[in-house]
Amino acid sequence: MQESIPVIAIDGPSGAGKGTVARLVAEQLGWHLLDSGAIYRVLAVATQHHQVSLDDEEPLIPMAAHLDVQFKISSQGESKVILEGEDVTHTIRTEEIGILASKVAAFPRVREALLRRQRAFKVSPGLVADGRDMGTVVFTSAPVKIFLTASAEERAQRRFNQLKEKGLDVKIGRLLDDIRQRDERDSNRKVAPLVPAEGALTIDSTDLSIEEVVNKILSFSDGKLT
Ligand SMILES: Nc1ncnc2c1ncn2[C@@H]1O[C@H](COP(=O)(O)OP(=O)(O)O)[C@@H](O)[C@H]1O
Ligand SMILES: Nc1ccn([C@@H]2O[C@H](COP(=O)(O)OP(=O)(O)O)[C@@H](O)[C@H]2O)c(=O)n1
Repeated sequence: MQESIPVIAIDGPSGAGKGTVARLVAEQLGWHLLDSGAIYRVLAVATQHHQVSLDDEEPLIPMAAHLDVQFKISSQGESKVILEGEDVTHTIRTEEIGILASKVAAFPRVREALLRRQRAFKVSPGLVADGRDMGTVVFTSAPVKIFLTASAEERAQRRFNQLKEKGLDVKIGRLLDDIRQRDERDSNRKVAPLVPAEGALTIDSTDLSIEEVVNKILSFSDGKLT
């Protein structure tokens, strides 16, 4: 029966607005939400906690398979990310962890070890999943596939505003370099590269508001969800 549960897959590069619009679409539909990037980010933090080097895939596989991560909603309605009992909600959102995550994510057997955990998020009445390979690998039968992008400059500016709001000391030039570096690594890796899924609607949000992107996704989904 799990097969019939609908999925809206939203893939795209860093800072395109995936997490933001995925959350709003899930709220609008009353569906579950998967922020797959958060799983890779938590794994990156776990490698730091356990001083595991990223040079060798081998030790990362059991870490990925047995990652003790919980996604919770606090009593104030805030989403929390817990790694081995520790609240890492803010720790995982730095650009440094984003870069580490993209290094961890390049290992094929690490990705394999995280597949089952991601697919377990597909629960009735439906799932909105954001990441890099939601439509191409994890949920290939998703009836709705979106590829959300924006210019690198716009994405760096958005990430800059976002991190500044969190009180982090960031430089726009460094962020633009980091974003270009991650784009390169995510798009050119052998396994699950960041590419638009077949049949995906590509949305360039460079000059679109969050609301306009959400409305485009909902109207595109209307025609695809029986
Ligand atoms: N269309 C948009 N226009 C302006 N800002 C946006 C837009 N979409 C998202 N943002 C903002 O950009 C920042 C990055 O969005 P986020 O959802 O984290 O991107 P991603 O998940 O693709 O990395 C957030 O602060 C978000 O509010
Ligand atoms: N489904 C996914 C999600 C993230 N990732 C990796 O994890 C990193 C962080 O993902 P993220 O979605 O949190 O990053 P942002 O797009 O929010 O900057 C990405 O740069 C990818 O390298 C992946 O490989 N596959």
